Amino acid sequence: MTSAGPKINLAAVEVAVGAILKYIDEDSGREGLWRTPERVAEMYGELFSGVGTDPAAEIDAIFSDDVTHDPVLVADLPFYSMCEHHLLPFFGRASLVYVPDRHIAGISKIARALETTARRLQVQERLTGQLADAVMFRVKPLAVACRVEAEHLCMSMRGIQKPGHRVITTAIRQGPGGGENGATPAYTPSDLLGLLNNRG
Ligand SMILES: Nc1nc2c(ncn2[C@@H]2O[C@H](COP(=O)(O)OP(=O)(O)OP(=O)(O)O)[C@@H](O)[C@H]2O)c(=O)[nH]1
Ligand SMILES: [Zn+2]
Repeated sequence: MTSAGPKINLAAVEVAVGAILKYIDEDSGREGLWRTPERVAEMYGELFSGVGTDPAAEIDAIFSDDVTHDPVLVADLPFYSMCEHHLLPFFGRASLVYVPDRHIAGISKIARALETTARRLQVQERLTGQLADAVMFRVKPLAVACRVEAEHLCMSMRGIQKPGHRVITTAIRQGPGGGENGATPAYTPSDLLGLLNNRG
């Protein structure tokens, strides 16, 4: 397991939040706001703890397995991320399915990779691709597919104001033909997408 500490200058963030408060509140000196810059900086340290961290590095428990060539599905992992356009959350669930070649991943490590890629300024498409890439790079499966379903608060509480909407993104990656040991992939990309769409 790797742990990510804050990679951002929290003291500078605190000063900047203090400045924003002065511009957005007519009584920014009131007691309720005294520690708000400090709280927000601390919160950003948590929300952006994945900055500068490679999601693939989180997948650090990989087990040899020559037998399993059937899909492994990790379904409905909850996540919270931050839209890089509006600094508002988008949140939902991510599911990932992969077809092992010679290795299987520690299941929790896939959730850790998701956490790392979510805890930064993001767009949903990139988050989806980064999770699939992390598994492809570290586990070297025959194929991997990822599905992310999320609501974006920038589309719910402002702007077009469509609360309850769902944005669904997918990413599919295939290993080099046949996999390391020459096994023929028995599952097509559309099979994997079918598993993701019909999970549970
Ligand atoms: N593709 C993609 N777009 C996103 C994501 N998060 C937010 N956006 C979009 O980024 C776009 C930014 O558009 P702009 O016109 O620059 O910003 P805006 O005027 O605030 O746009 P509105 O949200 O339409 O009011 C919007 O269409 C958002 O919905 C994401 O994860 N992926
Ligand atoms: Zn947004």
